[in-house]
Amino acid sequence: MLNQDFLLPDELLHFWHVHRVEALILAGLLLLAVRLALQWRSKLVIAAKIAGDIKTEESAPTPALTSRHAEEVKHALPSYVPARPKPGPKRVTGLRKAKPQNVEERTPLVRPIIFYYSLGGSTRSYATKLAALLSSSAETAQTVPVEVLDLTEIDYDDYFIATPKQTESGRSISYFYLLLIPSYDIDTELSNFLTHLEETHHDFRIDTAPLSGLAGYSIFGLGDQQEWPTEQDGFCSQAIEVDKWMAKLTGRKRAFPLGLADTRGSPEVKLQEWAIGVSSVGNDLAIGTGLGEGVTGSGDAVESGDEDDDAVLDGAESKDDREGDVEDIGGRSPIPVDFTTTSRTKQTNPSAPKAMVPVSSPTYTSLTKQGYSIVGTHSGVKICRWTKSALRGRGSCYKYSFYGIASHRCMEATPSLSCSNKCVFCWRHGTNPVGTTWRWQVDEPELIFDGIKENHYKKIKMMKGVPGVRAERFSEAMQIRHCALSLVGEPIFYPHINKLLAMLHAEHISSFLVCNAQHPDELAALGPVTQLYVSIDASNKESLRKIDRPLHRDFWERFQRCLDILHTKRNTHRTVFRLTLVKGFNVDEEAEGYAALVDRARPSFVEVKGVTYCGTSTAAGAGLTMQNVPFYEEVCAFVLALEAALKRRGLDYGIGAEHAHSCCILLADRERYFLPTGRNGERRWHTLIDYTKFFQLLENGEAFGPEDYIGDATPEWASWGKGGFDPRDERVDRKGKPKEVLEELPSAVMIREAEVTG
Ligand SMILES: Cc1cc2nc3c(=O)[nH]c(=O)nc-3n(C[C@H](O)[C@H](O)[C@H](O)COP(=O)(O)O)c2cc1C
Ligand code: SF4
Repeated sequence: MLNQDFLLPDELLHFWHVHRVEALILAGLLLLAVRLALQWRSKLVIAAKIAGDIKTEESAPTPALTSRHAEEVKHALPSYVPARPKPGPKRVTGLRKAKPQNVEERTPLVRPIIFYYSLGGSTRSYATKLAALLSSSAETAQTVPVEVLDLTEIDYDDYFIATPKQTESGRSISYFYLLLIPSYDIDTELSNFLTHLEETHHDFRIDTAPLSGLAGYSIFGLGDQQEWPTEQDGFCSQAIEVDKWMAKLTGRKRAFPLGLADTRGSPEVKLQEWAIGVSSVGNDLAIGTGLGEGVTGSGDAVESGDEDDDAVLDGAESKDDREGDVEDIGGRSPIPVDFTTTSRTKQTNPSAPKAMVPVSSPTYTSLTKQGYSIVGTHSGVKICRWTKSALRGRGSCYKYSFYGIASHRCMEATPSLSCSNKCVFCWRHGTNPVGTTWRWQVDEPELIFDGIKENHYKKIKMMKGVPGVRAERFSEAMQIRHCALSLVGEPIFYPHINKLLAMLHAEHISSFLVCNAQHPDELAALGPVTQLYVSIDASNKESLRKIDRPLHRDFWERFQRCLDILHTKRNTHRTVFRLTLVKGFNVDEEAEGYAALVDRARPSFVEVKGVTYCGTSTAAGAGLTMQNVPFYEEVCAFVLALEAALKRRGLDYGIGAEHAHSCCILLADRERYFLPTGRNGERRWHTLIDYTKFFQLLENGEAFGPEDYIGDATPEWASWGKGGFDPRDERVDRKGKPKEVLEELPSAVMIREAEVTG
């Protein structure tokens, strides 16, 4: 039985012995066929991926694979089951096809939408005009077509809860909202729109900035200034409100300042100016340069205070209150240490002149931190506190009240950061270079001129989204009209100062130059200047040594020579004495002494200003405290004493204007500047300058004197006893809150307004 049972295996064994060679060859061939088939399939998968026919590895077989090749594999290997992908990280084989993407594709297309509301129809027609203006503007070529939407015909949810999402030719669209908003003190559909914006902002279910996806927004308001004269009275109140809510909803994406126009004035002109600004911003957005130089709009129209915005502009140390004072204190920037000699820059040629302020020097770092832009190797420019204030309609500097300088069109600069004094009240933190002679490399005036303008405009552009900036002032600010060469340092020190002045004048930019009465030769050689200042910090030698700490040994002789030179220039230049009063240093008992100096130089004007305490160690080291800052009434008392002292000498100077806010009073030569006005011949002060006339005279090439470009009468509000604040501007306190307007208070009882606010 057992044998029977094992018969079959025996036969099989026999069969194996007889045919094993053939069997082994057959098995080998079978295995080879399987292997070849597998390899062939894998090549097909890779090829299909490269061709983009397969989206993922797992999705095989793709239509390409299920076609002929896959069928062949299937038939060759009936038992083949595609291996399941192993768990774990996916293995990428082959090449991924690179997605073609250029910058243009990444930058969204910018499409303006003009929204408007109109009860009477005029705003509708302005909206159409604006669309035409934007469409025809070359700058908006990249941002057409422009859509115009009536707020009453849209669903607010489509545009004002979230940003509409659209694409065009594969590129996403980013919208630039432009809203033309009239105001009505009655209930209209516009009130509903405002309620919608407010509720959206307060709705806890909605993002804090649901419209942050917009490229930007800007509002243009239309109102009636005859019926609603000021913003407080309700002029353009609803446009202002829309602007406020849009700032919140967009997360501060105000791309261009709020424009306001009086429909009884020339609204079309205002609209046109605003359209120019808006289209230029639209162009910036379209090419991807965003809302200016890295500043996100501006913030909330109400909550964002001055200080925050200033911090954005000025960098780490935003003490721009001082800016007016730098210039006020007088462009004499005395520093104890000459940092240029401690520069870490390697000098390859020790005999070659060095840069005055090398990029790697502590001076450079310190100045740029304070918001200065250094131009070339020895010049600087900084946007003045008053420029920012004027852009927002919050008041201009005293030079506006005295001489008609539009602060928002004024550039404050210096071609020499170095100085030859070390005044006790200088707030330059002891970091500026000093020297008695120019021993540095000299930059070409063209480089300085272009550099200061470029940097000034850059800073102005950064203001475009700041709350409260007025559109028309912003547009005006983009054309500099005045230059105060008095920032820090000694401008007259620069060897090509006359060329630089000529460049300013050629572009019809007026020049106010402040020098420190230590460089008589340079002063004598000075060409035309719109207004020439000399700082007079003391009335006698000892006092001057104490307060100015001059580097020149013969400082008093230099000082006196400068006075004589000024006297010789009194018929060719509009000359000014700049007195900075420091209580305990140069005020008490000095009126007589100052009168003697005025007698010697006979300037057109004497500007008297209380010093501003800056709290630096330099000041503290010199024993300066807040006690040295005179109250405004003390400045007034000094000016009256000086006026009397001048009278005793037979010099007829009178108080031509005041600016209590800056603690500054102007004495003027009565014979030259107290002139008959109008038909009745009544005399009034004429301290303003006719700038157009000044440039005409210059261009005529004939000799002229200061009397030839005297401007209109000094405004009533700037006259003695009126405070000097333009009533058309809005007075605000340091937090930006409206201030009570001072009614005609006698100057002597005005409280110290200026304090540290310049
Ligand atoms: C009923 C009414 C109320 C108005 N209220 C104000 C107002 O409070 N503040 C303002 O500045 N203008 C006000 N205006 C002036 C309008 O805002 C201005 O005339 C505007 O251009 C009207 O635009 P529309 O013609 O598109 O309606 C008012 C006008 C009307 C008819
Ligand atoms: S004159 Fe110009 S730079 Fe000087 S404080 Fe006025 S605005 Fe500023």
